[in-house]
This record gives sequence, C-alpha cells and structure tokens, in this order.
Amino acid sequence: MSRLIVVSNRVAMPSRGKPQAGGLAVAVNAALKHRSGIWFGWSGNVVDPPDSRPRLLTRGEITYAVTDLSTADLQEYYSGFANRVLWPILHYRVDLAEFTRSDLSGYIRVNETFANQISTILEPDDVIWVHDYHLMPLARYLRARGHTNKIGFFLHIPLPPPDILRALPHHAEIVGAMADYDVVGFQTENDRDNFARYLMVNGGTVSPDGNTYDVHGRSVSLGAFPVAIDTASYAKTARRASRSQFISTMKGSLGQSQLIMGVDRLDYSKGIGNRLDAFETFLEDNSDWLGRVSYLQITPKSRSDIPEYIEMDRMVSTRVGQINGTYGNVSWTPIRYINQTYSRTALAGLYRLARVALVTPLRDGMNLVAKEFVAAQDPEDPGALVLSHFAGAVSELRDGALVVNPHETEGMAAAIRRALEMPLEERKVRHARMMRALLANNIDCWAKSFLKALEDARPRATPVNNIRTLFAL
Ligand SMILES: O=P(O)(O)OC[C@H]1O[C@H](O[C@H]2O[C@H](CO)[C@@H](O)[C@H](O)[C@H]2O)[C@H](O)[C@@H](O)[C@@H]1O
Ligand SMILES: O=c1ccn([C@@H]2O[C@H](COP(=O)(O)OP(=O)(O)O)[C@@H](O)[C@H]2O)c(=O)[nH]1
Repeated sequence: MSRLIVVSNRVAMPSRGKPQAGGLAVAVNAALKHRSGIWFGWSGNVVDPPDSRPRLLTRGEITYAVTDLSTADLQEYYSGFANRVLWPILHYRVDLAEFTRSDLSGYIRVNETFANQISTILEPDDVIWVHDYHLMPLARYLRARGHTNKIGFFLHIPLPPPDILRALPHHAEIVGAMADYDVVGFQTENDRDNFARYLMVNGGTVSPDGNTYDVHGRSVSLGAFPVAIDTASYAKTARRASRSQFISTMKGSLGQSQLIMGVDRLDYSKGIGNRLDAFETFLEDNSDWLGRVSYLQITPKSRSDIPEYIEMDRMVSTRVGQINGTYGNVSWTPIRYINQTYSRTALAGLYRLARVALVTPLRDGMNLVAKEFVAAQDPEDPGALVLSHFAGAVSELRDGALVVNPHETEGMAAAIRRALEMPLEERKVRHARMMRALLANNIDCWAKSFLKALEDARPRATPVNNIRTLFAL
C-alpha cells in the first residue's frame, strides 16, 4: 500500500503530553492509527530563521515531519491571514475580517515553504491528504514543483456561499486554487454545494456523475465526509472515567444540583456570549431552578494574540461575573467558568455526569464535542443535547437533539428548561437515535471514505508547471 502523507498546520506530537483542544488533531490522529504514514506540519515552535528541511521523528507506525515558523510567518500566515481573514469569512463573519496584503503574502510564502519541504520527503506514489484552511492553495505549489501524486484536501470548517467568498480579496488565488486538488472534502452537503456553486459561477462545468467539476482544464471531485469520533471506544472511556476520583469529587461538589455543560475553545464562532444570555434568561424566567442547577463552561483559551479573541475573553469573563453576581448567593454560584484544557478522558467523565450539554455555535464546521457528549452518556439514564442549527453535527444528530437557533435567546432559554425536565423515556429514545447515527459513521468510515474517493479520482497525466489564476477576480 502506498504511503499516506498527512499535512496540516498543527501536528499533534505524542511527546507533547498536554491534551490538545481542537477537533482536527483528534480526527487526524485517529485516522493515522490505521495506516502507516507521515504527518507533516508546524512544530508549534517559532525560530528565526527556520531550517529548510523538516525534522523527522518516528513513533510507532507514524513518522512526524515538523517544521518551525519564523516570527513573521506566525504573524502573517497563522495569526494574520488564516485566523483574521479566512477564519471569520468562512464562518460567515465578513464584518470581522482584517485583510492586509502583507498577511496574504505571508500565507502564500508559508504554503510555498511547506511545498518545498514536502518535496524533500515525497515519493512518486505517495498519497497526500491536506487538512484545513491554513493550506488551501498547497496543491497548486506542489503541482508547480512537478508532483502528479494524488492530492486530497479536507476543509474542517464551513464553506459559505459564493457571494460571501467573493468578499475575500484575491479569492481566486486561495479558494479557486482548491481546484488543483484531485478531491476536495467538506463536513456537510451544504458546504460542498456552496463550493460547487462557486466553481460554476466562475466558469466550471459539472460532469455527468454530478461530483466531478472541470475548471479551466483542472478536474476536481467534491464530496461531503462528516468528521467522526471513535464512538464505541469513547463510550468505554466515559464508563471508566465515571468511576474516577476526579468525577466523584465533582459529583460531591454538585450536591443535588443538575449539571449543564459547555466545552468550547474561546472563539467567537462558538456563540458563548449568546449562550450566556440564554442561560441568564432561563434563570430569570425559572426561579424554581435557582440553586438547583450548575452550568460548567470549560473554555480553553485559543489564538490569544488576536484582537478579536482578546475582546471575546474580556466579554465572556465580564458576562459570567455579571450573571454570578446577580443570581448567585453565599452557597450557590450558577456558572463555573474554567479556562483550562482538560484531557478527553476527564471530559468524558464530566459529560456522563451532565444532564444537559449546550452546543450552540453561531457556525461550526462539525463540533466534535456534540458527538463526544452523546457517546459518553449512560444509555439507561442519558443527558439531553441542546444543539445549534448551525453546527455541522446537526445533519447527523437532528433526530435526537433539541435543535435551537443560537440567535434567539428566549428559544434557547426554553430549550434549557425542556432539556432539564425531559422525562427519562424521551431522553432514552433521543439518545438511541443519536447513537445510531454516530455508530453508522465512525472515525474509520470518515478516513476510509475520503481516501477511497481519492484513490478513485482520475490520475493526472502531466504536472502543471505554471501558477496562474484560474479566473478573473
Ligand atoms: O489550531 P488552533 O488554531 O488552536 O485551533 C484548533 C482547531 O480548530 C478548528 O477545528 C475544526 O475542526 C474540527 C474537526 O473536524 C471541527 O469539528 C470543528 O468544527 C472545526 O472548527 C480548526 O479547523 C483546526 O484547524 C484547528 O486546529
Ligand atoms: O479542554 C478541552 C476542550 C476540548 N477538547 C477537545 O477538543 C476537541 C474540540 O473539537 P470541536 O470539533 O468541538 O471544536 P474545534 O475546537 O475543533 O473548533 C474535542 O475533541 C474536545 O474533546 C479537549 O480535549 N480538552
């Protein structure tokens, strides 16, 4: 079997020890467990100047090939273009995008550097699987270096309609460059259809199979491959974790209160502010629940150098303080707000203890927390999931979750009450439906179905040696 080269901005090195908050690392790690290969990406270190060749480290079946970034790379590529331009625009927040030409050139420079470094380790029949918005044009630079390998791309975050994509300055250089992959995968059909429409309005034509698009001489197949979790193994972890000292201490601290949980990186896309508004309205409208509920919000800090994230940090802390100050008393604090990262095992135990999970992003590619919460429940006494209509996970979990619009405070407050008071029989039925969906699409299916689509893609006869823009801006 040919080697698999996984490429992503972040590489989850086992030696790092610390748990990582972020679904991409969790999904790729699980996918690589079943196929030997190389995982290439950023080491997480900033070095001036970085080495021009990757450092290799083998652990079991996986070889990690990592490279450092320079201070300018970190600033322009990661904090700048990837996280202040692409992240907001792809999450439908054009209002938050801060575009500069220097950030765009830093982004292109790092993509070209990655292509150079990958070229040093690439063999002709390697299959390359690139992940996420940091590396959208990588295939273009690999093709320009003469590589005809199969190259696939998976976008972990949403892809908005063409009108929003057009707000991205020089979008053809970035979004249009995805046509240089053989297969492009998305979390949902909606994301896939948005990209198909983007290609069509820019002169692409669809082939009779309905999945392959010809775009000015390039051929690219599109598909939806919802990212998954290892459901059965996570359920086992949760059963074990629920017997730990950590969980019995937590249980003791709750007394008779019901536990509501939220777990999100501190990111504006997660809708934490709207959720706090809804929780406040719930307390305001339901005085019978005062003192009988505890909302635990675990929120590791994320991308803390970026102004929008600093502002978010300030806003959430202030709101939590206001709500606790207004509704709490000497023996009861409504919200426990924590900025630490917990291991997935510790989270599994907490999920199993919780009566309700609030997963209410304004937009989210998938949201693995929603899936992990469901997998962690005791089927005989499961908790209820309140899930945003705008999380990718809703396409698989809508039959069992209480689906809410995160922009409607009163609707979310009502859903919190309904979830807390849901009869056992209804909780069991809803949980069983969601478990069925999760068991049908396991992490192995995700990786296997994407790699199968890549294998089936038409081989490229000749490399593209010129880098040219596909269509007018
Ligand atoms: O690497 P960071 O900048 O610290 O950010 C963490 C990761 O966040 C994003 O995760 C996405 O992928 C998940 C798994 O497919 C998906 O469930 C979630 O909805 C997405 O937001 C980001 O896409 C990753 O690249 C980051 O590593
Ligand atoms: O303290 C934490 C918080 C989150 N996570 C994990 O980080 C991932 C978050 O993925 P998700 O898709 O929900 O969102 P993302 O952060 O990737 O946008 C999940 O697997 C969580 O279990 C974790 O291990 N520890």
